[in-house]
Amino acid sequence: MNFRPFRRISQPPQPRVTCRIDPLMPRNLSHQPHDHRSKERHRLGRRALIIVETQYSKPGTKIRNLLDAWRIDSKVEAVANSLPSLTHGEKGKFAVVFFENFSTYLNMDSWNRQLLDKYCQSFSVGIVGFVQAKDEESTLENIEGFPLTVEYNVQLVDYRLNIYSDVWRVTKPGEIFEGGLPGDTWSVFHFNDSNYEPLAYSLLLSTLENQPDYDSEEKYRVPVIHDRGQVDGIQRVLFGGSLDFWLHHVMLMDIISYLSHGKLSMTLDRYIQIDIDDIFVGKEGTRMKVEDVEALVASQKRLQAAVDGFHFNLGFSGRYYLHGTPEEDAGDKKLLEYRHQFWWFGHMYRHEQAHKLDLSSLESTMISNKQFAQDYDIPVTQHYAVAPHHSGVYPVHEELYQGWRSIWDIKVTSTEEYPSLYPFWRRRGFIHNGIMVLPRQTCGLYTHTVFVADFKSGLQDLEENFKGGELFLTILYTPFNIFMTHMNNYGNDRLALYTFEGVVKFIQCWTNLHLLSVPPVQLGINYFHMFPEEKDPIWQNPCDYKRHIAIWSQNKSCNRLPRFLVVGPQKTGTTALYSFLSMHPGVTSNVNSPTTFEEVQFFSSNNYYKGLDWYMEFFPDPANTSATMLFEKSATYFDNENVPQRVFSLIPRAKIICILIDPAKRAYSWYQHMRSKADVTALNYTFYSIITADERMPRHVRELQSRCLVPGMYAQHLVRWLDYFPSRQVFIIDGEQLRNNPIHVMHKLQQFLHVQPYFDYSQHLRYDSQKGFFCQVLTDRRNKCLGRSKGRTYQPMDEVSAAHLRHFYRKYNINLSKLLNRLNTPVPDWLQEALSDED
Ligand SMILES: Nc1ncnc2c1ncn2[C@@H]1O[C@H](COP(=O)(O)OS(=O)(=O)O)[C@@H](OP(=O)(O)O)[C@H]1O
Repeated sequence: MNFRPFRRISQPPQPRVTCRIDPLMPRNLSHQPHDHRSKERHRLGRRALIIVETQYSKPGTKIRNLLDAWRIDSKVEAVANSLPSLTHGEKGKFAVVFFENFSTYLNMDSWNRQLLDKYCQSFSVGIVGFVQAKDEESTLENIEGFPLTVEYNVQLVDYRLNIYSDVWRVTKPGEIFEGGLPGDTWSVFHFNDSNYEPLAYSLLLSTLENQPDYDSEEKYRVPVIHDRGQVDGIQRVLFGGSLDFWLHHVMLMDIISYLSHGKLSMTLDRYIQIDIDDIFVGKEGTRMKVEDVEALVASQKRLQAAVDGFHFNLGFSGRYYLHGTPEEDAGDKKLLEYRHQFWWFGHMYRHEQAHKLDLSSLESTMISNKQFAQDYDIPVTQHYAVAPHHSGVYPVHEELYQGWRSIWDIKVTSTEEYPSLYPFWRRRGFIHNGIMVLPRQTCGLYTHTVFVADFKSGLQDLEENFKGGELFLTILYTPFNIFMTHMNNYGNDRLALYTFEGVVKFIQCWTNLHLLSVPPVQLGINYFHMFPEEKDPIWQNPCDYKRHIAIWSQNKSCNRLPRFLVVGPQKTGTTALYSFLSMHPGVTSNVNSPTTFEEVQFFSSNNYYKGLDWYMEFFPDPANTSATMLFEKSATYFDNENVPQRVFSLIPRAKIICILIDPAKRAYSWYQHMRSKADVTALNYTFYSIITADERMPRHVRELQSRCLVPGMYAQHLVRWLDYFPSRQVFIIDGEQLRNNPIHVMHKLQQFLHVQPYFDYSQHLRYDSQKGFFCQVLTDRRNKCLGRSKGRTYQPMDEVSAAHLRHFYRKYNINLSKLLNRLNTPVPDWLQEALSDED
């Protein structure tokens, strides 16, 4: 057996974190975090502007990543371009502006510089700049236009914060970072003006080496400075060092909060949950013994002093209870003796991967585990579960969710895989089938990290992980932390206890973060209260990620997804196009839905919450059909705000087809459609009264008005599609041409789709004089036309309504013609006519 029981020579390591209180700090000075919200009303968006040298440069990417982690939207603009528009009506779009290289700001052309400065002054928006190193040897340089001198290329030691600054919120000043600072290319600032306030002080390494007189003031340098805006009304913070230094991340969080008047502040609460996934699963030699269990209980007590309400959360696979050496079995029994001290959750009885099991096998393993819990009186009361290997949680294996609900009444779970494992700061939550799925984090420990020596290059790396390293930054960035650990991390060298006690102490030394734990269901409720926009999942194609295929059901195929979509809008001839496409031997549509017939309406309705399996059931497995190209048409997709993003996430290479007719005609056809469906409002109100309804009209009339008119604002919907899909994947059909010359349209469409074999529609479509439309040729004399609901007969639109709509749609039509020109798409005759009309 491959284990090393004698590897541990001494006792497990104890974390050696002690706060180094700055001796220069006056006693009794308050550490209270500052609240940056201001009484003044600043009309600013929750967004940041990052000006970079190139789209790929690293400092800008780092800034964007950390904003991403804090869910702050950012716009990245390369220097060469002009500034993006900064305002939206009365509102400033950006609450803070970053320059990854401050000299970019200094060298901006005067027009852009004035524009930006004016924006910052009027909206009281601050600037953060990073002063980059110079290639030359150490130099001094005056900053043009500022009473400020920069000294480049200095080496610094020891770093302390200005305890008097109002900027600190997360950062707890009064601690010293001792020793050399990362990187040897720091810049420091010299000034003699009360407008500038140092945010940090460091010592010059060179002067220290020459004269070891620590107290002399000349040795202090200022690597981060706050320009308080007294000169030109713009507050700026300049960093002389990069984000390679972990403390700059903490400081930056506060600086963003301060400069944005609290608009971009983040809560100080950090929830901590530590799951021990496999408390009974581990090879002999790696399992917990009695003294490890005692250490776990003692550590939990210490952690509870720092983390309100903390409990280790123990997952169990009952089958593996008492599967170690006699000493380790005694450890298992000890754990159960202490069972009421911990939280517990069911894993899987045999630690099976959920995605490999059907519902009945899943239920049976869950029942066995539940029986085990009952036999040993384990208090499993948290409605929380984790799937072994994250399998079946995301991508979703529906049977896992069903089993969890029916057997365990699970309400919350967690995974690292949504939307993907990396980058860790972009992991998010969602709710599916009544179960809240929360993002999970790794702490750097895995099943194989049993001994200190197994962790990278040993104790120092382990320590770095929490002393400003990845684990520390994870907690800094993430308000809700659910950490995955394993039983092996608590036996032998007990690396998990070392790591978590270490990080908690370190956080206490350097930050004002409030660490706390709440039971998992409450955690889920709090999570979606803070991030309600995450409740809706965004489904992706499991085959786009190797890790996802591996934990998705083996008998599912990603090929059961459409290669192109006809997205609408409604009443433009989408059914005719659907029927023409269905005639093509190389193309297969979805099967009919019992409720919405040929339209699946997955991306635009609550069907989306039914999940991917539900959607794929509408399509044949391509292995069982000769047609290669699957497609779907749902006319409700075109103008729905959520749909382009949802479609792009799932089928980013899909082609998108839409049909446009005169929007006024479309609106009228839609009104007639609603009347024929016996819509009470459409029956009781004339077309004119609906399209002209103002706020004095009843709500249901206004709602019908919006459903009638909004889809016809074509350009704004198209732009949303083009935000996600490249224009080469989008095909726009002139609906009048489809109606009058479908053979030509189908020829062009086949070329666009590259569909095989070529289908000669001139042999299969012909004009039916009775129907007044083109129909499918069945025999020499018989045609198959669309039903009575397509190509209805109704009174022509009255002239007053037509005039009103001509006026109403004019600006939208102008935008459409500009967009079509930009896309190199011919402008349809009806659009040319509409625009040639005098208004
Ligand atoms: N070949 C053929 N046969 C029948 N109808 C045709 C055809 N080509 C285009 N049209 C026009 O399509 C209009 C219905 O559009 P949709 O199919 O998109 O409507 S729906 O949104 O699916 O309800 C329908 O609108 P109405 O005339 O108002 O019924 C037709 O004008």
